[in-house]
Amino acid sequence: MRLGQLLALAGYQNSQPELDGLEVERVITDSRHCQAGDLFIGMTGTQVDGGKFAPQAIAQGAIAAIVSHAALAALPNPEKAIAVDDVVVACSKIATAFYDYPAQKLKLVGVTGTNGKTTTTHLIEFLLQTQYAVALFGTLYTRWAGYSLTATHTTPFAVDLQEQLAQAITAGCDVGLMEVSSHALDQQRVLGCPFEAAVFTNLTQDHLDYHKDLESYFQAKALLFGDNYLQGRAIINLDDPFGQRLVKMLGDQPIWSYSISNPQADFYTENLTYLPNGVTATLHSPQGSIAFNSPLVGRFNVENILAAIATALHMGMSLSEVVSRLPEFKNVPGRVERVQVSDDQDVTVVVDYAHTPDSLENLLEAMRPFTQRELICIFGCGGDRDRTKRPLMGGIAARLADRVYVTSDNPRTEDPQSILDDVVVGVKAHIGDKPMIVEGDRHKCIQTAIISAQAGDTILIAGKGHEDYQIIGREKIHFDDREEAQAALILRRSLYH
Ligand SMILES: CC(=O)N[C@H]1[C@@H](OP(=O)(O)OP(=O)(O)OC[C@H]2O[C@@H](n3ccc(=O)[nH]c3=O)[C@H](O)[C@@H]2O)O[C@H](CO)[C@@H](O)[C@@H]1O[C@H](C)C(=O)N[C@@H](C)C(=O)N[C@H](CCC(=O)O)C(=O)O
Ligand SMILES: Nc1ncnc2c1ncn2[C@@H]1O[C@H](COP(=O)(O)OP(=O)(O)OP(=O)(O)O)[C@@H](O)[C@H]1O
Ligand SMILES: N[C@H](CCC[C@H](N)C(=O)O)C(=O)O
Ligand SMILES: [Mg+2]
Repeated sequence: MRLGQLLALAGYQNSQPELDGLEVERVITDSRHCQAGDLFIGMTGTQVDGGKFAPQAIAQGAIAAIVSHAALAALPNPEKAIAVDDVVVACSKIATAFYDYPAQKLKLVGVTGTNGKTTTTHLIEFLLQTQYAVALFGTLYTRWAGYSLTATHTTPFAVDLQEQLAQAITAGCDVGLMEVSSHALDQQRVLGCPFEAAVFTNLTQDHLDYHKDLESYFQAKALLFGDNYLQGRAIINLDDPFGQRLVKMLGDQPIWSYSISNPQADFYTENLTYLPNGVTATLHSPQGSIAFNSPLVGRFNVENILAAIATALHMGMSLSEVVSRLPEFKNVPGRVERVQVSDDQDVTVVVDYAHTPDSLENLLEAMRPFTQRELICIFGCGGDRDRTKRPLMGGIAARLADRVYVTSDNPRTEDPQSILDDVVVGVKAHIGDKPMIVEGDRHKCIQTAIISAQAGDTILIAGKGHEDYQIIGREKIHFDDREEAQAALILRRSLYH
């Protein structure tokens, strides 16, 4: 597409019309990867105004650079640089036009909330698959039938997102199902995406490094339910105080609410029974009442199931069809994933992605009734992320587990010991005379915990779930809790049998 046409479609006037005839081969936001034919967009970031890299991009072959007014003013030679008012918004608008408005050709479903996005989107994907060709965008991957790309972010950046949506259409998909993070909403990554349904799972503390306070975090999440995005139905967790607030904010817009037990919700359960290997309940819904069962464990997964059922019904599926499929959905990688190396294994090992105070609390509570002896918790907190959640998670582990192992979880550029120290403050405040073991080497920590456990113990390894890496400094090394647990279980077997 020619630059002039692209800018006009995106709603911008070209201050350098002599460039209008140039062909745009690609839209790109990182000057370091620029090549001939690229249109470079210098994004204003948290560290730097990317517009300052316009000369580098042009030198590498970019046909032009879209930059902020401030960046333009600072450029020694502004040739081929075009300034716009809000470069982040421009990026989404240009990407949307470049890929020919792909989001408008799909039925889009967005899921937001602090916890449960990945689990809920996987459930929805599974339920919709009998009727639709679904493209899933989330923490684990972008995928559809015959295609899977490991994700770097929960919600792709605007240019990647628009490109992937276009690819999904070419592959024949008719539904786009997306985890929409608060970062993505704040950074306008999903601008140009009209959502047919939007789900709100919950809001609890996380990401305060970025959003500063819970109110701003909520306002970012709430954007998904505003006119810019939601064109259809909001599906909202009525058990969550922020969910209740959102229901009030939306007034008489189409809403389906869900709740574990509140009969005022559109979807709620009765006779809910938690079993070691799943849940059973009666579901009440606008389409009638029906018994259901699922192999997913814990109260929080009942919430995810209710959100997924409501979404599937909104998308035109029947209640009986949805409920008949639920037992087939076994689990999501790295979410309450059991590690079992032999039939006679005498301890239960669970790997989970709980990395927030709320999710760790829910998970420990869900594990307790099915723990024969001690409940052992191994966890840490990520570096370069919300520091205030560290002592909170420490306190929760101390209160709800019988034995706490504090270890490292992606220290990134922080000093690993200082992260451990932050967690330990919270553990110490609540641990009483229960044991606490601090071992920064996650490999050693998992091995020690599994070897020294007693028959009947449940060992919960939280925080990294599906991650197959550990980020230390700026380096990413291979590390997988499931592999570590397996190796330790095999060692345990060889020692004790
Ligand atoms: C807070 C955040 O989202 N930051 C993202 C943002 O970084 P930034 O704003 O600091 O970027 P910057 O370093 O100031 O650079 C500004 C621009 O200049 C460009 N640049 C920079 C250097 C250069 O030589 N040339 C150049 O062109 C960069 O590509 C960038 O577009 O833009 C970068 C690339 O454009 C992202 O890699 C980076 O994601 C960071 C790594 C990140 O970890 N984000 C996480 C927190 C995130 O987005 N998480 C959410 C939610 C997770 C969840 O709970 O599910 C997600 O959606 O994944
Ligand atoms: N509805 C829920 N409410 C609270 N906790 C949940 C819920 N669903 C899952 N969890 C817990 O949170 C962890 C993360 O779940 P999941 O990956 O589905 O959330 P997410 O919102 O996608 O997280 P992320 O923001 O990191 O992408 C799970 O491993 C589980 O312990
Ligand atoms: N989406 C979350 C994932 C956190 C996972 C945890 N293992 C960590 O590194 O803190 C984040 O980037 O904040
Ligand atoms: Mg996720």
